[in-house]
Amino acid sequence: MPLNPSVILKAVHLCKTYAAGGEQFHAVRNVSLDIREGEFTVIMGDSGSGKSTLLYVLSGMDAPTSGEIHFEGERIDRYKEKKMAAFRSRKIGYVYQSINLVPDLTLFENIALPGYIAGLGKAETEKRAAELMNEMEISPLRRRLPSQVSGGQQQRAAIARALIHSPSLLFADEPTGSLNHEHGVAVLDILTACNRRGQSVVMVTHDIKAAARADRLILIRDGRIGGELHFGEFPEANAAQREEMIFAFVTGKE
Ligand SMILES: Nc1ncnc2c1ncn2[C@@H]1O[C@H](COP(=O)(O)OP(=O)(O)OP(=O)(O)O)[C@@H](O)[C@H]1O
Repeated sequence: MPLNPSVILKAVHLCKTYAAGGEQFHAVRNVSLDIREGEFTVIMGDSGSGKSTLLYVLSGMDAPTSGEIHFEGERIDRYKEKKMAAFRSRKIGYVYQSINLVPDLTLFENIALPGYIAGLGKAETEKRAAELMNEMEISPLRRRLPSQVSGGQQQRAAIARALIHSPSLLFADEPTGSLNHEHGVAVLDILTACNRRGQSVVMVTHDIKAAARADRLILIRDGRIGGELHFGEFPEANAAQREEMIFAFVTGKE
């Protein structure tokens, strides 16, 4: 399929149906969307509306039930498991809602691991891991296990892990959900900096202030796209006005 060159990820009529307890549940229903290079997209919606499922499917972590996913013009939803794993390890970064660091590895080892998997080599992986720990201000914690650091420090390590192979597309599922205000702002600053360096970011959030940093907001309702806001259409809006706009859009209240 010919693509507009600025589209990095294209989803066409995506559906994801779970089978649980003898019943089917349609978590993602006929979602079509484009993610453009260098764009910061946020996904909002009620709890259970299908945001995490959509992120899993878009990122290749889980297979859609039907529909197509194209990455840089190549159809990836038909990849076999091994090819998909190799694709993800090179192109995609993923910050999990539940952080998901490996409990028996130090922070440094957790961050370095995907670098080795992506084939960066030992010297490059260790250099990148040290740089990222420095950027995330967790260098003194390099030998600690995840259980020996705070939630905010774990989350920053999880972001460093997602960035080690310099993915062109970073997914983050409620990366500030479990953090206090200060740590949450620090994590958002890091994601914003990644985006300014050219990485495309797709972030699920419930936080209006976090959403106000994006270029574009996609609202998910019952597994479908319920609407979109493009902040580029409101260049004069300051942060407070954006937040008001998002509140009105998400809640349907003026
Ligand atoms: N493995 C699964 N098997 C069956 N149903 C599932 C499974 N995973 C998710 N669901 C259901 O799919 C729906 C969407 O879940 P999902 O986690 O994508 O929602 P969400 O919008 O990310 O929610 P939250 O904001 O609470 O994290 C929910 O009703 C959930 O119960």
